[in-house]
Amino acid sequence: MKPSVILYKKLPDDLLTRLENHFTVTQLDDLSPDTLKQNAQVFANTEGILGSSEKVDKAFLEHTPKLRAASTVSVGYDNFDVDALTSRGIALMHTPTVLTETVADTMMTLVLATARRAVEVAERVKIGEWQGSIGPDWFGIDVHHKTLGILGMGRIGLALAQRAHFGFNMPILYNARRHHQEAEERFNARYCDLDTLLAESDFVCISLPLTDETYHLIGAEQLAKMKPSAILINAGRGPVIDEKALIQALIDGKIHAAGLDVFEQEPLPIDSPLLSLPNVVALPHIGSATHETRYNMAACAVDNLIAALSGKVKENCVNPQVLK
Ligand SMILES: NC(=O)C1=CN([C@@H]2O[C@H](COP(=O)(O)OP(=O)(O)OC[C@H]3O[C@@H](n4cnc5c(N)ncnc54)[C@H](OP(=O)(O)O)[C@@H]3O)[C@@H](O)[C@H]2O)C=CC1
Ligand SMILES: O=CC(=O)O
Repeated sequence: MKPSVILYKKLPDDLLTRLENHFTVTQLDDLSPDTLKQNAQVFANTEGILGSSEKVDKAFLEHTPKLRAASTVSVGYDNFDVDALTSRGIALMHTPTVLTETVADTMMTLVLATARRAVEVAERVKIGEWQGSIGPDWFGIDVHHKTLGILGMGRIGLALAQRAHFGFNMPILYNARRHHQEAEERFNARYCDLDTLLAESDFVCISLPLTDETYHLIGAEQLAKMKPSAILINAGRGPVIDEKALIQALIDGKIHAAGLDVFEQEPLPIDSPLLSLPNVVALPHIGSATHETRYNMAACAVDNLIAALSGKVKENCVNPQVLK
């Protein structure tokens, strides 16, 4: 008999077929308490789950006594209680690498859009304000040759450094838990502590995961250390920044602008003060959202679940200790 798995994300037809070749698949909308209640027997029998964004914690795991693998269609896994999964021997699979270049493109989009005010001035054109030669009130600031600080020199940080170094001649500063020789050798990146990075960067770009250590890493104190002309970019996770402090810093002119793909609450509430600030570019968490990359992520997640449930994992396991 094929193992039972729960799918809580829509998949392209060919990938659904691939999954169904290996498993008995139940498609559900989400992992909410209501869904759990209405499908108690399905959760009780499931050996695998595949989807994204939903919270998987101890309370959830109580409903899934046979669960052996969870496969998320994302690289970030802050919505999973990894310790709880590990103590139950459940493998957590994720999709690094396939999305790296696309997310770095998104970060560079935010750098350019905020510096050149692309969204703001395009809106002005649309409402008919372009009536003659433009003056300084339409101008932006240069990106090329400015200093780019990267918080989190992992896969995405490295891909961003490559773009900034080769494409825009930008000196690179970075902070991570350890030194990254590849970044230093290929992109001449300089390791520095957080305070130095904040003080010296023209663009502070966050590609950090959300963890206990990175929660509100950037608050009022850190924003005050940035140059008033500096721009803050976040494509890691919203709660890495204290959003209230960021809003205040933008209102007070403590920093110049912000380009944000992630927020403390998603979707961003329509009454968020961020939406009325002209110096904010707010994207709806589109870091990896291209047709090609989202397909590749879904394919990777399907292959990850097949590998995990057949005992053939080679890569992409967050807690490989459960495989031994
Ligand atoms: N906006 C979007 O759509 C997307 C957002 N993301 C987010 O980007 C994150 C990064 O992805 P990826 O680059 O693949 O991950 P990696 O694991 O490759 O890189 C993470 C980096 O963060 C650093 N880091 C972790 N904790 C700390 C800390 N406490 N202090 C300083 N540095 C720290 C790591 O340091 P070290 O190298 O020293 O270990 C590493 O350099 C994801 O976890 C996810 O949250 C990812 C994809 C899409
Ligand atoms: O935010 C997206 C991810 O893949 O992580």
